[in-house]
Amino acid sequence: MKTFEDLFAELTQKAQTRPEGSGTVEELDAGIHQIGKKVVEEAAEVWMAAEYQSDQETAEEISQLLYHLQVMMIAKGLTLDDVYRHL
Ligand SMILES: N=c1c2ncn([C@@H]3O[C@H](COP(=O)(O)OP(=O)(O)OP(=O)(O)O)[C@@H](O)[C@H]3O)c2ncn1[C@@H]1O[C@H](COP(=O)(O)O)[C@@H](O)[C@H]1O
Repeated sequence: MKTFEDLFAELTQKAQTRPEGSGTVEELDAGIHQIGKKVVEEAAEVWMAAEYQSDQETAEEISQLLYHLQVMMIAKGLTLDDVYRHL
């Protein structure tokens, strides 16, 4: 099973190698403003799923929010340690 750290390593590599068809590369190219909109959209979907949908659907929305947060971290050049030191 993929962990938060595994995904971050995978996305970091995608950003460096820029493979064809990568949604991550596309989202990074769209810029901070568009990534921010995805973060907010997914956060709202987490909230709605938690109130009105199943635990499984909520978990899926949370995974998507974590993905978009990682894309934002990479777009800003932030590392896992930059975030972890605030936990
Ligand atoms: N974990 C994710 C992941 N979670 C969410 N998403 C993206 O976030 C979107 C959220 O899905 P929704 O159904 O909420 O969105 P939607 O509104 O229907 O989608 P859009 O029309 O906004 O694209 C999806 O369309 C994906 O583009 C993800 N995209 C990629 N990954 C993983 O990231 C890695 C790299 O992916 P690529 O860069 O695409 O190779 C792979 O391991 C993927 O599994």
